[in-house]
Amino acid sequence: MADRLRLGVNIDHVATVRNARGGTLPDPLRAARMAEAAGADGITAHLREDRRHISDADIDGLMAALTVPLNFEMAATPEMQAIALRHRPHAVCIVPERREERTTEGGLEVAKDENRLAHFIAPLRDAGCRVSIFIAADRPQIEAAHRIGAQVVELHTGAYCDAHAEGRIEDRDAEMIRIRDMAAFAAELGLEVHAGHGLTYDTVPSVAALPQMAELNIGHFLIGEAIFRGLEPAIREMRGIMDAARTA
Ligand SMILES: CC(=O)[C@@H](O)[C@H](O)COP(=O)(O)O
Ligand SMILES: NCC(=O)COP(=O)(O)O
Repeated sequence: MADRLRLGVNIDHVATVRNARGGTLPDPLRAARMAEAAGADGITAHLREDRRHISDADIDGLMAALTVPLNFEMAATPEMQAIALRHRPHAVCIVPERREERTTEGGLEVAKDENRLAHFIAPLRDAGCRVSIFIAADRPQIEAAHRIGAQVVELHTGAYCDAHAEGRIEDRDAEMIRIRDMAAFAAELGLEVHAGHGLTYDTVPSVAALPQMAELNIGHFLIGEAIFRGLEPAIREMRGIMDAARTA
């Protein structure tokens, strides 16, 4: 069993609301501080190439003000690599990106782009960033992530959460089995195992209960829930559900 299961709170969608009007409100940095106060172990922010939510200035502000580690999500582009090397965040998570997508629809195809990605992440590792690769729970992708020298894999939980939301119970359970088996396989290879995307109070227990899981990154649901009950209570409840799943 990994030590305490960490909760990374993704604040992207505070910036989505801000950007709907332009200006400075609501402030993602204020959300990050509240998340810290509510017990988040880290903050996750995805600087998309199209800057649809998080901005460069948000990353500057987070790096200057956070007391917990920043997990900087980015595409494998030279522009993003330069930004990461300038800031040297605690963690860099390499994610696939397509301009026309509404959200991160799949995992990175590491196996198809192994040589380029190995060279891409080497300077990030040398700069002291923990490099994580956001992938589907798929054996060839995990093997490729290991070969290129990533320290962490983050397993995409989107298909599992979508199946749950749509009542496709067999699909959901099949996805959960894939995540369970691939978390164990990744850990056997010596990779640290994280998971995220689309997690909610209902879907988090099965993922949190996996003994190899070291960190969950959760954003969209928490920011939505905060509209109704405030960010700190929403995060504290998630923390409580994760802890309960871990000890059950
Ligand atoms: C990589 C991932 O699953 C999330 O961080 C996600 O990218 C959040 O940003 P979007 O909602 O813009 O996809
Ligand atoms: N890497 C996943 C993440 O940071 C949060 O995803 P979501 O909860 O916003 O879908």
